[in-house]
Amino acid sequence: MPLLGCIADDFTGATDLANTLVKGGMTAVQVIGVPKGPLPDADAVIVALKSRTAPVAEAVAESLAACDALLAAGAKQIFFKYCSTFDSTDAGNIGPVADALVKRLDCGFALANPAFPTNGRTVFQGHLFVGDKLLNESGMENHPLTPMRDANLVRVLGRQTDGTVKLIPLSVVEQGATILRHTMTGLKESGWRYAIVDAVTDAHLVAIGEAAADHALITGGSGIAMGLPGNFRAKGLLPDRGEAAATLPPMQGHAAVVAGSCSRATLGQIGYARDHAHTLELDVLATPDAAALAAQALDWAGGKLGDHPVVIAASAPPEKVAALQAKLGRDAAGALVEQAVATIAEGLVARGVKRLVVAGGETSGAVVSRLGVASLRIGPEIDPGVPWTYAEPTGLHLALKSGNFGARDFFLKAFGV
Ligand SMILES: Nc1ncnc2c1ncn2[C@@H]1O[C@H](COP(=O)(O)OP(=O)(O)O)[C@@H](O)[C@H]1O
Ligand SMILES: O=C(O)[C@H](O)C(=O)COP(=O)(O)O
Repeated sequence: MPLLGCIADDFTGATDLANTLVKGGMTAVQVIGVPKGPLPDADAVIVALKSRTAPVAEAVAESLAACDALLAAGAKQIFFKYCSTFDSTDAGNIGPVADALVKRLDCGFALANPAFPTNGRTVFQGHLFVGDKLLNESGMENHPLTPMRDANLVRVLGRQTDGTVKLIPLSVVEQGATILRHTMTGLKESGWRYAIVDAVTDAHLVAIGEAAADHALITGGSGIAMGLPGNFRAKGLLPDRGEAAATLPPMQGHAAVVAGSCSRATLGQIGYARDHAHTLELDVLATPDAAALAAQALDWAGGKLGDHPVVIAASAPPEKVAALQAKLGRDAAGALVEQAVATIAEGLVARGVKRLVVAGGETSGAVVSRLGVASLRIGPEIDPGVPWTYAEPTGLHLALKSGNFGARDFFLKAFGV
């Protein structure tokens, strides 16, 4: 029976959250899509949806179905996981999904915090920073699907919900869990629906998590989950397991990387790979056809597959992304590339690839769905927020890398080369 039931709006974010919970001593399993049957036996079950950029009604319906399945399995707390850079359009989906969950859980209030200081995501005076840049100057303003052009999260969430959004500033967070708990209770009793809570260190996140121990719903990035395992231990519900990362089966088979993320970190990792591995960068603008792109890539990969990873990227800098979107439209351009990368991944697996890194959240959704993966066991962390996972019964080891996570040498480091 899961203690914590999680609903993630993309697949990389789901593994990111699962990684945090496992490092905190919870066993965790990631389930792909709205659960149809019994849930796996784990302290935390993370339902990975591809809802971040789906139509609002679809995102809400899938999230509610996931919530109902988690509650039916006995989950004592629900966690709605979205991006550490609050990836969303002004139409949604963070606000509408959170509103629907607040209503379904009849809890009236939820905190919202995307901070992940280890990866440079901090919130101060309600403004989201990536490193030393405001969100809208970090490169996320150029995201192909969810360009983030406002760093003020009170304003951003306020545009997405019919509820009210209040800031809990760092001056309150610094006073610790007890004051925080009373502050949030006061806001709820005063009719506020959400609080964007400042956090610039892990200690802040742990205190916020402790203060929310009895909240029916918590919303945020993986960082705000850091304190949750301790809550369950304090209640005597979670034995002390140390870090509960699953020991995954030994890795075998050919190694490959497929990339659909256009985030700055991924573009840098592709640049590093050019000098250290067989790397193919597809020109999607020249060949705006998913099947043709996949054929190009699989012909190229032919005799190159082995222990050293090959890297196949559809990713492009903002101006090239904009050109394809002008030609096809934003959604069609995104879908075309996601399908091309999914077909490439499917072809690589058919050619003996059993160790696969996928760069990009939406991209991972397309790939994992195409490979028919139903659930993922969470293994050891490669870089902050990115663990290896194991997809039974396919025998695949997968690392679903958030676009902006990972060191510059991540594509080689993941395979120990
Ligand atoms: N060359 C390109 N032109 C237009 N869109 C692209 C291109 N390459 C990738 N994309 C799309 O950009 C989006 C990247 O989103 P995602 O995979 O979630 O990456 P991230 O993790 O960086 O957010 C996907 O929809 C992908 O298909
Ligand atoms: O950044 C995060 O919190 C998550 O890892 C995530 O949601 C990343 O999404 P992306 O689409 O892979 O950037």
